Amino acid sequence: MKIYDWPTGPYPARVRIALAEKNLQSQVQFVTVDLWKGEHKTPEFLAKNYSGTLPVLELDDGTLLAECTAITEYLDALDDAPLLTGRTAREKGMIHMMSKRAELELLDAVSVYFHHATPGLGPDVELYQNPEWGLRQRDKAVRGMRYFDGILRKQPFVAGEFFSMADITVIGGLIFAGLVTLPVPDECDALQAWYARMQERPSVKNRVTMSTPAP
Ligand SMILES: N[C@@H](CCC(=O)N[C@@H](CS(=O)(=O)O)C(=O)NCC(=O)O)C(=O)O
Repeated sequence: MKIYDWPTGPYPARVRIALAEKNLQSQVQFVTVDLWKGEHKTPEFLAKNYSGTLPVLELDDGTLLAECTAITEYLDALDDAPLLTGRTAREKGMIHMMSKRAELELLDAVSVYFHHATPGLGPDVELYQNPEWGLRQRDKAVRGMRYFDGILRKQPFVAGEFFSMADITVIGGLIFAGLVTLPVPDECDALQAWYARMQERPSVKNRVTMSTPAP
């Protein structure tokens, strides 16, 4: 398998964490696509992913899977021992809901802030920016942090009693927040404690780099 990737990207981090949790890293060849040069918006890459985003998983038969959630669900299903996306119908539904909520209320909101209310990937890539919209999304992301803090006051993991894809998505959101210097509010001590605990996982350790410039 190949993964078209940006090594320090928050969304690619989601798939890298999933690969490590499933112990599949050795089966993947990473192909770097340079976001800063706009390589993800070239016709060649758009032919791989209409949305022009990373990561994209390319199977040995040429099948192309984009979208972190889809890629994670595929990887988790490879060995019929789901670890990240749920074993029962209820677990699957809950994990997918909380992962999607983490995208909508946190990760994607931080991404929009980065692309619209900061220089983002630079003027050659950010062809349209709406700073007001970006700032609104920044505020939405902070509300999302407070929401997940409330969830993690009541349960050890984002979707319940065990680690899942939903935790990985929140981790992605906090990685992106760190890269754009959007701090977790001090009063969100449950979210901060959970994040510290997540960073002890071998799959997450060393991924949370505060110094790396935004993707
Ligand atoms: N919904 C997509 C979003 C992926 C995404 O936005 N990826 C970023 C990569 S990174 O910023 O996390 O490194 C990207 O391609 N950004 C480039 C762009 O939006 O122009 C997914 O879940 O895979």
